[in-house]
Amino acid sequence: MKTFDSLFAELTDKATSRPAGSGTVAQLDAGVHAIGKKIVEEAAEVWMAAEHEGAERTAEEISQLLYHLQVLMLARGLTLEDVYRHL
Ligand SMILES: N=c1c2ncn([C@@H]3O[C@H](COP(=O)(O)OP(=O)(O)OP(=O)(O)O)[C@@H](O)[C@H]3O)c2ncn1[C@@H]1O[C@H](COP(=O)(O)O)[C@@H](O)[C@H]1O
Repeated sequence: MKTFDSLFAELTDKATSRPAGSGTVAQLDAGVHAIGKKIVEEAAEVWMAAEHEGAERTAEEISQLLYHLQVLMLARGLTLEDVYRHL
C-alpha cells in the first residue's frame, strides 16, 4: 500500500524526470498560487465529506488533500524532514 513517504518519493522523482502526462508536473508548472488554491478546494471537500458523506468518501478526499500538500512541498523545495521536525 502506498504511504505518505512513498508517495512523496514518487512525486519527487516525477518532479525531476518530468514524464509526459504527469498531473504533478502540470501542477508544479502552474505554480504555488494555483497549488494553494487547489489545497483550499480540497480542504473544503474534506470538510464537506466529513459532515455530509461517509467515512470512505472522507478518506478519499483526505488522500487528495495530502497529495496536493505534497505538491506544494515540492514547489517550495521542502522535504519530509522539514515538516516532520515540527510534528
Ligand atoms: N494521489 C494522487 C492524487 N490525488 C489527487 N490528485 C489530483 O487531484 C484531482 C482531484 O481533484 P478533484 O476530485 O477535485 O477533481 P477535479 O476537480 O476534477 O480535478 P481537477 O480538474 O482540478 O484536476 C485529481 O484529478 C488529480 O489530478 C492526484 N493526482 C495524482 N496522485 C498520485 O500521484 C502520483 C503521480 O501522479 P502523476 O503526476 O499524475 O503521474 C500517482 O501515484 C497518482 O496516483
